[in-house]
Amino acid sequence: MRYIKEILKNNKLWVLAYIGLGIFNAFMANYKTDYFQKVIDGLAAGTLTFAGVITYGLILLVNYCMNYLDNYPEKKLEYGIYLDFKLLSLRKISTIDYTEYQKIGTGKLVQRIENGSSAGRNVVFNFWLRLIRDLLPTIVFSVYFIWKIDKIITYILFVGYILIFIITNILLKFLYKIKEKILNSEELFNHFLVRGFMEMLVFRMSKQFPSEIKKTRSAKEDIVSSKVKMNMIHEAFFTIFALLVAMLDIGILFYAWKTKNLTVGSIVALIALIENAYTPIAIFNVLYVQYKLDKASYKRFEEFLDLKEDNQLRNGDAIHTDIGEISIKNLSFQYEERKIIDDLSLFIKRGQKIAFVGESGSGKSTVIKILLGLLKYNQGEIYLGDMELSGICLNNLYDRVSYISQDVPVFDGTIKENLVFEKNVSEEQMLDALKEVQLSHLVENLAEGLDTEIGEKGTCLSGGEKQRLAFARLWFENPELVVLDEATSAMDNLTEENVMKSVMLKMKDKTVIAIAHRLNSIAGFDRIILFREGKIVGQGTFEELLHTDSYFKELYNANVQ
Ligand SMILES: Nc1ncnc2c1ncn2[C@@H]1O[C@H](COP(=O)(O)OP(=O)(O)OP(=O)(O)O)[C@@H](O)[C@H]1O
Repeated sequence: MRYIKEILKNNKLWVLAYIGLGIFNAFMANYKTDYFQKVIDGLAAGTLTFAGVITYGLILLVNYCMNYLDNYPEKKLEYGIYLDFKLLSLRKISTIDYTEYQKIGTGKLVQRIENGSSAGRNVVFNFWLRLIRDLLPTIVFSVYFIWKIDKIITYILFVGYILIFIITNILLKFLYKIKEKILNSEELFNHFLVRGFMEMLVFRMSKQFPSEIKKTRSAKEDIVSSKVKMNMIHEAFFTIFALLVAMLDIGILFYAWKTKNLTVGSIVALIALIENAYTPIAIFNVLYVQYKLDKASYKRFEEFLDLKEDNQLRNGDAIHTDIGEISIKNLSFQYEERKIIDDLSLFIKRGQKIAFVGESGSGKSTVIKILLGLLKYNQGEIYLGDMELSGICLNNLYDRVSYISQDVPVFDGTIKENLVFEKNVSEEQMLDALKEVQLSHLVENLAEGLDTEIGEKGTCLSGGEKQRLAFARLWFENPELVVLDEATSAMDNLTEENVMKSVMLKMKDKTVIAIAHRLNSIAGFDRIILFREGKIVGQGTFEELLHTDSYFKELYNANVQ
């Protein structure tokens, strides 16, 4: 409920206006019907005056005008609340704990956010706000006006209410089960859909698309049949209510005929007021059922919003030292039961160029992620300058670190955005930076130049071009530590050599840590650290290791073959 409260608080004024207008309109709707009774009875008795007709006209005018005005806060809140929930999810991703983030599947998450945002909107807007501003006032005012006309009919009305609640609760039990099934099937459906879109080549080349489509179709069948079932149960509510109201209408006619107690105006008003009294109950029941079902979707969304945060992002000490000097002492790390880093110690001097080398899965990226504060360690110590990493505010750290990741290091945006994000930089400077990473030709040949969109995951660029674009960012940052996680893996040898030469010159005073599988690219580094099964098993310069370390020689020979 904390997120709902937050969204309501952010829209406080519109919420109050919407509730106020709703209560006023509910009163006017019933007052209009009550006044209509007086007009008809006045007409029958010959006592109707000109002023009475004009007053009735004015009541109608105010009623319709206010109903029209009601649309403004209604739509503002309806659309706004839905999108506010979606915004919450982006805010969540910006602060989520990295290990939690690793567990999230994009397809399922997108569906969960979609379902959760519309469910959250329904809970707030379609249920609570409608109940407070619309249904409850309409029921209260119509019951009041019915009570004024005839008390016995009011008692019968209440018996009807109880009957409806009993029926609703029986039907709800069926609906819960169906809704749970729909949510699971929808998440599954989206999971297949998104992985098909994102990994098109994997599925095409392995000829798995027919089986993927079959599984997606089966999820679709489940969703459709469950949704149809749910809709039929929902519609049954309205049919039951319509029958009940019809029975009451007949009852009133029968009662009026038998007792001769009611005037024509009263009969007309009663029939309209009963409609007013029951329609909100009918709507309430449907909304209540929907509310309960929406809460199930919303709960899943809230589970995502409640995932662990990385509190270190905003909290911790501000950095007062150069972080280029790094000291790791007896560091261990494990994923659940599995030890990945085992009692690792390492000292890096400021300005040194260090390469992490070792077989796949030996823990190189894990150490990098720990150094960047993404993964949290609880054994050992890491000092950046004289500050312990676990006490540092990470947003402060990220001002001093440049990181090029192993996965696609670019995002869906223009070349310019990928280069400088939102910084104000002249075109000339950007072109110069692109030249340094051998990318000038790319921009020169594009009609839109720096404003060219590179597509999701940079699909319009080659693997090596994406990496070079990420490298060019370094020309607009002023880091004390540069971390490169297999950042040149997709480049050809010659391009890699030239780009690394440029980068090393630019970063000559900075500490650089690079993970590399292609050993030639790090031949000029100050020190190479050899990783095996989460431990450091050797270190030295390229030449030293080549002559003294059999594991390094093995890696090197495999490289040059
Ligand atoms: N989220 C995770 N949950 C569990 N285990 C993980 C997770 N991420 C990585 N691992 C495991 O941790 C080990 C070390 O992975 P890491 O990415 O550090 O290796 P690496 O040396 O960088 O490998 P590569 O050179 O292939 O990138 C691997 O065995 C990997 O399976």
